[in-house]
Amino acid sequence: MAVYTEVPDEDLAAFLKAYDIGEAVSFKGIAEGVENTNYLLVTTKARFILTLYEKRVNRDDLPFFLGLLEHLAARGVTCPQPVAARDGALLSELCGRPAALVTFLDGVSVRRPTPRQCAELGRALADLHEAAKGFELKRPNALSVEGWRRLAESARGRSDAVAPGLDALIAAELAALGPTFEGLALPSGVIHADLFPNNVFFLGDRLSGLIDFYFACDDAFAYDVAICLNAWCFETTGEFNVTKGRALLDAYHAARPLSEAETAALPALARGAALRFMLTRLVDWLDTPPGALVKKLDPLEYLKKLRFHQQAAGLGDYGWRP
Ligand SMILES: Nc1ncnc2c1ncn2[C@@H]1O[C@H](COP(=O)(O)OP(=O)(O)O)[C@@H](O)[C@H]1O
Ligand SMILES: N[C@@H](CCOP(=O)(O)O)C(=O)O
Repeated sequence: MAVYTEVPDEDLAAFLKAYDIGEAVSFKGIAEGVENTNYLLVTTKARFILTLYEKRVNRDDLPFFLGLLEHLAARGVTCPQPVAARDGALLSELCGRPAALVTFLDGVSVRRPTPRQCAELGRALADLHEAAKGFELKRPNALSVEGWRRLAESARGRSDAVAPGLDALIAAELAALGPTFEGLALPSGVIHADLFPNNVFFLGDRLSGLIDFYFACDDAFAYDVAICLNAWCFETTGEFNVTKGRALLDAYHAARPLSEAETAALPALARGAALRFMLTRLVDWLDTPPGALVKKLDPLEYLKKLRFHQQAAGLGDYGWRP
């Protein structure tokens, strides 16, 4: 459930007066999603997504996110396009929240991606990295090592209740991975940073669009690849699927060749990416009050992935060679 803010009819009507998008035909809250409130708005002209940005999105970051969508769409990436109000503004306010309208994308997200779909994703990720080049705004990754340390601190003393020994494991991972990440100098630019299957639409096996750019930031391209390996190539039983991994990496590498340094760093990047998502899920798990209208994501799913990466001796364990 992600409708944190109910929008009364009269507020919607006043909001829509600023736009030239036709008359509202229907307006429904969207249950999926975690961070923001989303509504599907159908008007006499088209379908739109109305997003009200909730507390975890920093208002100062919104020009980066909305500008990035415009930049990418202008370069052929199928992603939502911000809709300007009559006065040209992309960002407005509704029910006391920053709010924006974006175009609706066709397609459905998949729960269990096939190798073919992993390959589509790999190519789309490389295209996204290339298309974002030249985007002039910057946004440091708030969920890199410093962010992990803050999350670990907030969970310290409480995480053993989720899995015995988790506090010590997190401390050891931060000690092992922190300096490695801080010492990496890999090709960087704008990354999506949350391109999970729920944020990618398909029509059959063909990728039809990418959404949810609200973690996008400047970081290493290969880190984005590692995030996707974790999100797309593990089975629900916890095993890494080398066929899916190979499909994703081959397709990415064909469109944007990974350098030797990026390839060598992939296992450590995947381990760091597993730690990052385990930590955000863990803190949400611990801090979300019982009965809150939001789906809590399992931190232990990412603990399993982290353990796989801890034991991997090298790229061979991922079944891939450039
Ligand atoms: N541009 C779009 N076109 C079609 N559906 C969208 C679009 N943006 C969001 N959605 C729908 O809304 C849901 C939640 O959006 P998302 O951006 O993932 O929210 P959150 O940032 O809160 O996690 C998606 O799973 C999808 O069903
Ligand atoms: N992908 C993250 C959670 C973020 O949710 P989203 O709906 O904004 O993609 C995770 O799986 O931990």
